[in-house]
Amino acid sequence: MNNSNVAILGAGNLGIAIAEGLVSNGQFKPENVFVTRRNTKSIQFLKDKGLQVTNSNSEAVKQCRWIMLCVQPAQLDNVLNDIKPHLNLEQHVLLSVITGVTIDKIVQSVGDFPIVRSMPNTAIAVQQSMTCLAFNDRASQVEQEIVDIFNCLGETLIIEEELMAGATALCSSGIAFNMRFIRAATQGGIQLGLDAEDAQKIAVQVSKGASTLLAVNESHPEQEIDKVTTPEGCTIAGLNEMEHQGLSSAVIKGLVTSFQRIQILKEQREKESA
Ligand SMILES: NC(=O)C1=CN([C@@H]2O[C@H](COP(=O)(O)OP(=O)(O)OC[C@H]3O[C@@H](n4cnc5c(N)ncnc54)[C@H](OP(=O)(O)O)[C@@H]3O)[C@@H](O)[C@H]2O)C=CC1
Ligand SMILES: O=C(O)[C@@H]1CCC=N1
Repeated sequence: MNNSNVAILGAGNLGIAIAEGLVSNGQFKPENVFVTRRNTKSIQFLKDKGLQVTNSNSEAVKQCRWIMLCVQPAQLDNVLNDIKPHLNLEQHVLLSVITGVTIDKIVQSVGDFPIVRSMPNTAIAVQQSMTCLAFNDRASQVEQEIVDIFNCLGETLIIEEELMAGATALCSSGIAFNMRFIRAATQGGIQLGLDAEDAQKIAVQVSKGASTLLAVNESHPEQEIDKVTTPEGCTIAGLNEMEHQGLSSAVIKGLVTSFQRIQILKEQREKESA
């Protein structure tokens, strides 16, 4: 076992994004990153980049200190059963990205290990994730190490575990919500005469610019909006029409629905496993 090794159990959409993020910023050497899934053919490209690819969760766990659980919620019990006999307290720290699965639930399955709930998003592949973190008591000794890892992959925020469902909707699903806004803006731009490629280029840079203004100026969105809305001008006309059509309301309702869905799925799974 090497203290620098990390295992990503379940290299699907998010697991691959995490693996790519860890390697491409130089934080982990490719050979220190172990990725697993049952169908390893589809992650052959990671092997070509020098990562360790295997379909054996237990083999990966034996080699690694950091164990990232990246399977879908319904697949978690199988993975925990696979790895439980190979876990030991001196060696392993578990990090779960799994939606709606509490630290307590993982402790019930494998015992009282250092466990971190982490909620990143797919922008982790390009070191632009927002990652929300919650730690159990045993994981408090490794808190700084974990924060350092995720800080290299974007921004981090430590939150109460109870807030994880809200954070999932805002931070992880949020990538998809933002993408849909960019796509809609692109389609609008095309209707106004720009070609598709130019329209998307503009929409992407505008989103980046808006985010950067808020991050750099630490300002409120309405302060920045006031600077754009010339009296009687085109911006306020467009903005008010978007609000008449329910823009803010649609976003808030979407986030609440996403949050409620997390609760529903969690309750269903708990009923099934009771
Ligand atoms: N996608 C996202 O943006 C985010 C996802 N999450 C959470 O991350 C988790 C993964 O999501 P996502 O990446 O989208 O899901 P995917 O289905 O894309 O990835 C899950 C992967 O796990 C693999 N897998 C399933 N069973 C096993 C097993 N027994 N051993 C090893 N690997 C296995 C699957 O591959 P195979 O079938 O080949 O084994 C699959 O590639 C979920 O719990 C989700 O809630 C959290 C935040 C953001
Ligand atoms: O949609 C989902 O359930 C997962 C969790 C957050 C992002 N994707």
